[in-house]
Amino acid sequence: MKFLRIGDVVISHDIVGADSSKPAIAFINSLGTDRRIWSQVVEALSDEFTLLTFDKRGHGLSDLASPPYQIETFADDLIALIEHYDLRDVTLCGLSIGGLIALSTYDKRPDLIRGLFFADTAHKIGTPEFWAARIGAVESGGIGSILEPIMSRWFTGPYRTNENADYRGYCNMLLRQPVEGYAGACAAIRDADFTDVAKRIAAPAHCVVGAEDGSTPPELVRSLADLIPGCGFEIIEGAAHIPCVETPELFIGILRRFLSAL
Ligand SMILES: O=C(O)CCC(=O)CC(=O)O
Repeated sequence: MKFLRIGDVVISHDIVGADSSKPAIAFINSLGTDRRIWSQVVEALSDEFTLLTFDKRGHGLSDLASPPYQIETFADDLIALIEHYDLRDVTLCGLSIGGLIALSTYDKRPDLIRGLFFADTAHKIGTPEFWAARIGAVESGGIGSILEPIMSRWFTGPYRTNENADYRGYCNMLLRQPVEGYAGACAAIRDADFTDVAKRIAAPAHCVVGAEDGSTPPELVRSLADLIPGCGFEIIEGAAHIPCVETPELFIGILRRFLSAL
């Protein structure tokens, strides 16, 4: 576990398998999660790749800083981490809001990027009304008030049982998320539209989505893939919004295939 001060904000992160001869991948989290969602992916890939994970400001062990945020600010944090570790030709793997951050990072610094792997995300997610309702719900009722509906979008029914210790752990992850950081990231998603950036991508790109994703459904993710020249698209059966947790083998298999073709 590592911490980097970027300006006056401390960002929690980790770099695993660091070796300049190995290709680098930076993983970018979804809303209300921290970098531990990548643990199975990192374990599988650390012999072959240099792997950067980090907690967005307002999430995990990173500083809250001053929400509401902008996607561009999260991208600046990621660029600072990439530069700090002198990573080159990085593949960005962004989940949901992490995909918006990947698009912004590419827009700012295409020279740093080798490939873009988008999971359960889009160029534009939700409507201003949707995000206003979500922000209002957490500000008035706390994170616990949205736990059940969110979990039903993150994970499939068979995964969401009290007997599944992993499921309970991910409920705890969301419940421990600070409201201010969560609402601040909702505002960033509300204000984001990366349609034009997606159309201009010149790097290899691939989109995946869980078949049962209720947050960014397959047809929405497909619309992102359709915007990006030459972008691949695959649906992961047996997963919802967070396939890197629920179906890690399938997720890792697709990511590996994408990386090996770069
Ligand atoms: O997961 C994200 O980063 C944003 C999309 C969303 O609405 C996820 C959720 O339902 O919590």
